Amino acid sequence: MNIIRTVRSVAFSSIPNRTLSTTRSLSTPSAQYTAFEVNDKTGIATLTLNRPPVNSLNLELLTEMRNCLKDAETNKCKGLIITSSSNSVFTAGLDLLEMYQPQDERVKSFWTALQSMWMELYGSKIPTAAAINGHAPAGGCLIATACEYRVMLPNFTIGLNETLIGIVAPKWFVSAFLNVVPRRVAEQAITQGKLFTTAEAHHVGLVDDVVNTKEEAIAKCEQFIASFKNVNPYARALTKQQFRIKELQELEQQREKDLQIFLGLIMQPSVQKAMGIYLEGLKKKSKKQ
Ligand SMILES: CCCCCCCCCCC/C=C/C(=O)SCCNC(=O)CCNC(=O)[C@H](O)C(C)(C)COP(=O)(O)OP(=O)(O)OC[C@H]1O[C@@H](n2cnc3c(N)ncnc32)[C@H](O)[C@@H]1OP(=O)(O)O
Repeated sequence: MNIIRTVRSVAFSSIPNRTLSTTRSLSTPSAQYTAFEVNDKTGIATLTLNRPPVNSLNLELLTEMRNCLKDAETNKCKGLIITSSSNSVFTAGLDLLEMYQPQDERVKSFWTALQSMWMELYGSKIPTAAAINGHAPAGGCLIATACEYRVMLPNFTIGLNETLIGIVAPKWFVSAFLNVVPRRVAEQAITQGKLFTTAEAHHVGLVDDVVNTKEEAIAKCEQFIASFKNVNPYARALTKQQFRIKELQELEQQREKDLQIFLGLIMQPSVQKAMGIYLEGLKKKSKKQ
């Protein structure tokens, strides 16, 4: 696998136009699981999730993601694309090992980091797009639906499958999903824990476009971001905020309560048991392959 390096605090306005290399990526010692590059010409940032084998979202990855999102906004990037370094998984969602038999302080930090990352992404002032180049269950779907645009490669799956694991998708997971699919479809799918195939997701509007390669997916995201080129960024950001402020304020005001509800649910013996069985199933399947 290519070693992907990470850029931090690169002011887009300070990046000179270069003809040979069009992306800038510098390394910082603290970034382990993400690559963050800014295209010099377009000003678009790409955040690549890079935590093999399945980009499961642990505390460190979530923290890095949030830092990259903040950097993209601070540096006035023209937009942000999220994708994965894997050929088959966008992200497998939350790292189940963070929630299974967890340590008290770590699991609190983990959930708090998820809340922060989501608020940063959902409330980002700049255009956001997901190039979904692999499976995107649960937390993967959460990231995709927090973006303004989604394009997906064929023959993968996406959805909120929490009920199949014996856990519950919190309200803010559901509200972002509801932004993109009709209520009836959402209720049925989320209660069933349905994972949509790419074709099904496109049919119900969970993804906007389907393309065959990662390169095409990135190009589609770039087109989406470029569609705002004649729009005042400040007016755009305020307009976007009007659509999203309710969910953001709700979570902001209820962060502690949301954390306590999360802890209360996952610490239930029956939930721990169900998670253990699910993890065991994943491991057995992985050994067979
Ligand atoms: C009233 C309101 C109350 C609200 C209270 C809140 C309650 C809690 C809410 C929690 C919300 C949860 C969100 C989530 O995101 S949970 C995670 C859901 N994810 C999944 O179900 C996906 C599971 N993974 C898969 O299906 C496959 O791995 C996948 C299709 C993604 C890829 O398949 P592939 O064949 O490529 O890879 P393997 O299955 O062989 O996996 C390789 C190894 O990775 C391990 N793995 C996979 N997924 C996870 C994961 N999510 N977390 C941790 N580990 C994972 C897998 O076990 C393999 O490990 P080994 O190599 O060690 O065997």
